[in-house]
Amino acid sequence: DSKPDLICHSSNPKECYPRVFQPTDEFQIVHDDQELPKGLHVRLNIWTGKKEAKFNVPGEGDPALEGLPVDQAIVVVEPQQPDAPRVPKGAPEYEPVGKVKEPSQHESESFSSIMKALGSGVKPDNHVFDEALEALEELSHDIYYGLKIAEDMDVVKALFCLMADQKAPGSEGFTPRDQQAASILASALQNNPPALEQVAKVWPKLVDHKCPGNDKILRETLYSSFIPASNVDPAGAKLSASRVKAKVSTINGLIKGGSIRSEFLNNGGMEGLLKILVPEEKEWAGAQRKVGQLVLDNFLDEDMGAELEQWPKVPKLSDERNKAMLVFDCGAVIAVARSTKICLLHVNLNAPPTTSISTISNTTSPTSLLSSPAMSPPSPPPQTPPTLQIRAHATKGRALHATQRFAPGATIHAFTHPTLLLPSLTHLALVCSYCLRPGDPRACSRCRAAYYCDAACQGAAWRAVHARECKALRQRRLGGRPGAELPTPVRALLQALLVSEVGGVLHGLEGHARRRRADGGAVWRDLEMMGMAGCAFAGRPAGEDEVRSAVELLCKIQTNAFHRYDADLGQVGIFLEPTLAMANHSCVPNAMVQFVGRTAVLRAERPIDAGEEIKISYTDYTYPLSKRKEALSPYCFECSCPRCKDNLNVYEVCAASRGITPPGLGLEPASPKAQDHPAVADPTKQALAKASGESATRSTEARASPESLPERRNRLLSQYRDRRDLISGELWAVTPVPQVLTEISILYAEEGSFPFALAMACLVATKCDPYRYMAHFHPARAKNIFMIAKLLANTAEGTAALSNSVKSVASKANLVQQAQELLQGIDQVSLCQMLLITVLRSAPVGHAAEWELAVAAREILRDIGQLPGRDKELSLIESWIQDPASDQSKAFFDYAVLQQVDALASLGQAVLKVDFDASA
Ligand SMILES: C[S@@+](CC[C@H](N)C(=O)[O-])C[C@H]1O[C@@H](n2cnc3c(N)ncnc32)[C@H](O)[C@@H]1O
Repeated sequence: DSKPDLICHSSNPKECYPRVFQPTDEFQIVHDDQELPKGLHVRLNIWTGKKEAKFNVPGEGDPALEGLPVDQAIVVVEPQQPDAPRVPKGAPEYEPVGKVKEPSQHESESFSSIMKALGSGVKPDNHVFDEALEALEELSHDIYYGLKIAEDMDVVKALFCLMADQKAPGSEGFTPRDQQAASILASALQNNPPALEQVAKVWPKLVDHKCPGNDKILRETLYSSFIPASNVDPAGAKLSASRVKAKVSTINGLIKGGSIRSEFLNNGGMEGLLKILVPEEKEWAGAQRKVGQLVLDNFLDEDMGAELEQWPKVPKLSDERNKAMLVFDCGAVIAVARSTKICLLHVNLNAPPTTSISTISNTTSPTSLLSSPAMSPPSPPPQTPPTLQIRAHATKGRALHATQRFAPGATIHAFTHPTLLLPSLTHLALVCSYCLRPGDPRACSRCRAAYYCDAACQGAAWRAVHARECKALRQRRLGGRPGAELPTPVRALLQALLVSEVGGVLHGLEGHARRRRADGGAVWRDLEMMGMAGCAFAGRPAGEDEVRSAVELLCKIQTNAFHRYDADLGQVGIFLEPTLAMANHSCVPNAMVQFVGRTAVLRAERPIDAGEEIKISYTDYTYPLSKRKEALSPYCFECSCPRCKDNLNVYEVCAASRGITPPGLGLEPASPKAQDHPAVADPTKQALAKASGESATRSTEARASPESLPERRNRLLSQYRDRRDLISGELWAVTPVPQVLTEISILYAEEGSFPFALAMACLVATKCDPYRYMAHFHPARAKNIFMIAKLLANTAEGTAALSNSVKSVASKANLVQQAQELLQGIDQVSLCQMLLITVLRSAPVGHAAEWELAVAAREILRDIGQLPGRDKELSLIESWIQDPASDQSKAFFDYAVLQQVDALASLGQAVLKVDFDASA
């Protein structure tokens, strides 16, 4: 091996490290370019963001986990797997709709002989014909053969005649011929628009045609062939129900064509179909479920392409009357909860013989016919908490409203029972699959696709979902890859397919499937691939119907799940809860969602009045307009909030808002107030904030990774240079300046220049954050304040150490002196203590004990509390804690915190000038 044994990125030999990581019993940092031997215990340190490793000690386990399928084996963090869908094994190669693939020669020959036999009109009463039909059924799934079948009028005629003939002979052991013909036609027509077009062209002639040996026209025989015969024994009922079920599938495909649908509706097709709902024997449940799905897809659910008011011819159900009962003259009753897109079919033979519509309060013991593991009935909607109400909205579907006033920061409701909560693929081995807390979780030894922090989490997860999921994840593979590598949306889909309660809740949510399908493209293709993968893992057939249902579920998951973002770890997982999912979006939200363990806390971000709509932001609202639009595009709406309507910059939004931070609590700047800020008052700066924010944000996105420190410094230098117009215009809060400054602060910390890192963090906390996030308790602000406190805790041991580390930076003599004097004049311990108390005050009420930032803050506070000789300071701090609004407290906070942080922020500006302006 010719590679050197040491890696050195600078001329300082102390900064070199071995090429191959040298493990010990203690965790040590693993550098990005180091080679990591296999078999070590690897973890991500959430505070430093660095990978660390040590020897794996197999016996080092938690006794509480003994006997459980958890092991403590080596967890090697592999480079991030792309979250891209993969084609399941055995799934057909994807062909864009309309593109027809040529078959092989062998297939082609056998196909033409079957077609010839069918087209000749001879239907011999022997098994050769049944075998031929069976072979055709297999080929008809292919888009190529589907079209070929549809193009041959004689074959189409023969198949429809067979389908309509309830007495069609058939050989023993074969599927009845009417059922087989129906299956062939269903496969040929479904999702094959050119084939459907061909059949639509000949349809009027076809239905008026008389089949051989029958004196009735096809229309009559076909539309009566669904009607279940009475007085059949259970075995007979089972057989006839399967035959009818296949025919419903054919009709479902056929009536997607507008002219065929009209003909079907005008000539009694629906009446025949509804009679399928009459039999009460359980054998009919499958066929009845298909009718329900057909009604929903074709006539009631706009998302599935339905045109309302075609059938039944009743006015569009208004939102107030979104629960309605459709009563048909066959005596069937379909209770439709449109708002939740749920269709319960309920057969009521005593209902009045009319087609009418009425609002339902409650159907008496409805028989839910949509229940199967795949299509489970919705579990009763969770009780809407008393502080919230779900109302219909004129343009947004449903909306969440407050039933009482809420002050900024107040908890509106804590959602403790998510329907879905799972880690993202990239964080699978880094967080607990049940509570999503970071740490050192252990793998489920059966599937190795779930990780838990302890036995309690593992047990709870097992009961909730993992018992059903574990087997599927263990047994199946996708393109040779195990369940542990399933992309996050597929994993969520799998839970929805395997756990009926999850599927049931999802059915009631918005998914924009129709719109997404119409938009098509790579996004839709990905969804279809993921749908297929979900079906494959759930052990379901990946037929058209199943994949379509799966894709609908995926759409609902994507529209309603929250990405659980952790400031240290990034996108740790997803969270879905149906009431919380009713919250609509605004880029000037009045509420926000904060995650603590398995709980999502909905908090007021601004004052909320009783009755007011609760709006949260689905994206980072401080981003420029084009980025927000891009992030919101999957939700299929145009945001019309004031920030979007007038393309306001962060300062303008701030200036137009009521102040919400009482004095003595946040690091709000004394001046300029937002109203007087140049980005509000000066049209040139206003325009600069918009234009430069847009272009600069785009240029920040391209990043080479992994980077060494010198590479990172160079990148940041160039990014800083690119947005000097914003910085020299004092537009500190305009994205991406805050992001670049935060990165510079981290760079200094990693270079060992803690005072400069501290100065940068103070610059962000005072010049950026208060204008970006008006609420002083916003988690992004709390996180940055915590960073300042942490840096102070690192440096507060003695100013001598500080000045040494400043000196070690470079030859910035004046700056070093300035930093030294400044830091010596600051009571760093009190400043650190007060900032940590500010962090604790930002915690969501009732959840401070578990909120990670509060836990970490309390730990440092405990250490500070043990420092001797601070009686005077402690008594002042105590008074400030008790009554932050008193004049004495305000003055103390102003002096001990605001002035010191401001001075450090000014040092930050000076550091930038010397270190970045000069080199830039
Ligand atoms: C998470 S759901 C919110 C609940 C939804 N309104 C419903 O009735 O199911 C997200 C969907 O709500 C709608 N929505 C949310 N915010 C909106 C807004 N500001 N304007 C219009 N539609 C909005 C969009 O259809 C979006 O895809």
